[in-house]
Amino acid sequence: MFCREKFGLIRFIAEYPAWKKLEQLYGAQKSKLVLKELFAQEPERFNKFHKEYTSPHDPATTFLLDYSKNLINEEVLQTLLSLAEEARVEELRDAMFSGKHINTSEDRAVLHVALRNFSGWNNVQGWSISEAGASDVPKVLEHIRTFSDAVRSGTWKGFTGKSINTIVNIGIGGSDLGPVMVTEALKPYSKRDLNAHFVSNIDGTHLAETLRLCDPETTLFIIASKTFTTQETITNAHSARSWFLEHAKDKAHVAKHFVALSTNTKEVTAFGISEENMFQFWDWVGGRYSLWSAIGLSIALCIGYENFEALLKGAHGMDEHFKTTPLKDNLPVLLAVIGIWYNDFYGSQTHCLLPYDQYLHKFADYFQQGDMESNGKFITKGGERVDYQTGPIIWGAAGTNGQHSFYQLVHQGTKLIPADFIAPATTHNPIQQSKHHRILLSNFFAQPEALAFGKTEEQVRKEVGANASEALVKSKVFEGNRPSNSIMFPLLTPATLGALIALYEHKIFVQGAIWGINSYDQMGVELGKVLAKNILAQLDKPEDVKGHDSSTTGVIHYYQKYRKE
Ligand SMILES: O=P(O)(O)OC[C@H]1O[C@@H](O)[C@@H](O)[C@@H](O)[C@@H]1O
Repeated sequence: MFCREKFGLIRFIAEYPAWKKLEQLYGAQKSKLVLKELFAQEPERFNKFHKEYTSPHDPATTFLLDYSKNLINEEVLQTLLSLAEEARVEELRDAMFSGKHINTSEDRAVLHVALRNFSGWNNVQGWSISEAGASDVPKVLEHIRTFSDAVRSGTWKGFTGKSINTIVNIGIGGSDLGPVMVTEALKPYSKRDLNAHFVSNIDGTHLAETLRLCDPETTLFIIASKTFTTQETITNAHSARSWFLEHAKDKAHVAKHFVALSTNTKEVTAFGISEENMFQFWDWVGGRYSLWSAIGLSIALCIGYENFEALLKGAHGMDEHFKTTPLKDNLPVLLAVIGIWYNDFYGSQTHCLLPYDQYLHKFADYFQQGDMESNGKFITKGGERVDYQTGPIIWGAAGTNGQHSFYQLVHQGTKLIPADFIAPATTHNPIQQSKHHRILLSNFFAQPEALAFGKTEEQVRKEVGANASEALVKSKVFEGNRPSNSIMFPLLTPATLGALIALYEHKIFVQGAIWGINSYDQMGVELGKVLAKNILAQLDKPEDVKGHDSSTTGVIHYYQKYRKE
């Protein structure tokens, strides 16, 4: 079993010399870390604090990371990088890549990187992986290829001999959010005559409204669940099967219309899906890191296997970058340590993801799970209660919509909200000779500038004239000094998206490693599940409602007044 102590790591973060130094730097330099002044002192600051990434495998997979609009100077950044070094991020990273059981509470390896390791399936960067199933990754990819080709080409037929024109992925959490986000992001690559729906919520409305759009003769249901025991997914799957059988009548037809993506062969076959219609993955693939596995079947169906593979290869390039690049040039590491600076020293509670690309409108939702389920933890791997902040609240929306809703608070609110602005230089939809895209990008460039440099009282006075009230003048001031990263790439392709997702995955890894927490379990989702199960059994009669506080009892009793079958 891997444990933090084995690596000689200290138990309390404040014992790291770099942490102590960062506290001092924050105290001594905070007032000097003013973006307007930093850029004035050093007009070429961009040159110092930006990087261009190019995939080691494909020169077309490239992006710019500009981190110059952060409240850092060289000394702060150097100390943040020393923190990563002292926390032995590189050793922990190598432990992950080599299949060590870094998910200590569940005693599991964390090997989503092995799912996209086109450089050698049993071997990630020279580390040999013996974990069960790792050598089967190509077999499952081949299964995904043949099946998605058959469905897309129309050779896979439904029970009346018609081809499939609709797929419904039934899954939740990691078995939903990745496929939803990626199929939305890569819509330009999708087969437009194949409708894709995603049902996640146990709320019957989700399934009912989706089934209204489906024809049982031409619909394929993909039951996506790592454990195949998740209440929402299994309930939705059973209801979908009942709906299907109302039309198809014969249970034998289920084989043509239901496939499963799971690690649990026993439960899948008990549901009535044969092993040949099951796409396998393994317990070393975390749910929120599983879109690269069989969970990505709906992605391959929508965009075709070749594009799915390009997505994986894009991620693999970023894995290599993360694995081999020195900390100071390592993009996930840079994003991670700068995030720690705000989270742990400035006291920022949140981090905002702002893609200026409609296709990425689910990006923030996806990383809400990716980041918050990974790093939303108050216990270290060693079992101590942390006395520092861990994972930030992740939120965001696609630009420019956010500008017309919550940006007011980002610009003039009382909270410091670090943000990542993300945009493609060119669009898949260059309507009006890319006029829309130029307007979109002008906003993508303007917002970080406005956040960083603001507008002074003096500037406001000049604009509003001498007769304006003091209150009006003050309300128009933008203090500025609000930090952001900008990420820009030529076009949103499968490979670029793969690289971007892996960038954030590894950022999350690095932050978790520094905070000393286990980023790969999710104990915090369990308590509610257990209580709900208990309450479900008490819902029929008021006299059954027992063992709760008066608030919970009162609300359940209110429900029972209106309850209907
Ligand atoms: O894929 P299954 O097993 O249905 O899990 C779906 C989701 O369940 C939740 O409770 C979380 O634990 C997620 O990490 C997971 O992705």
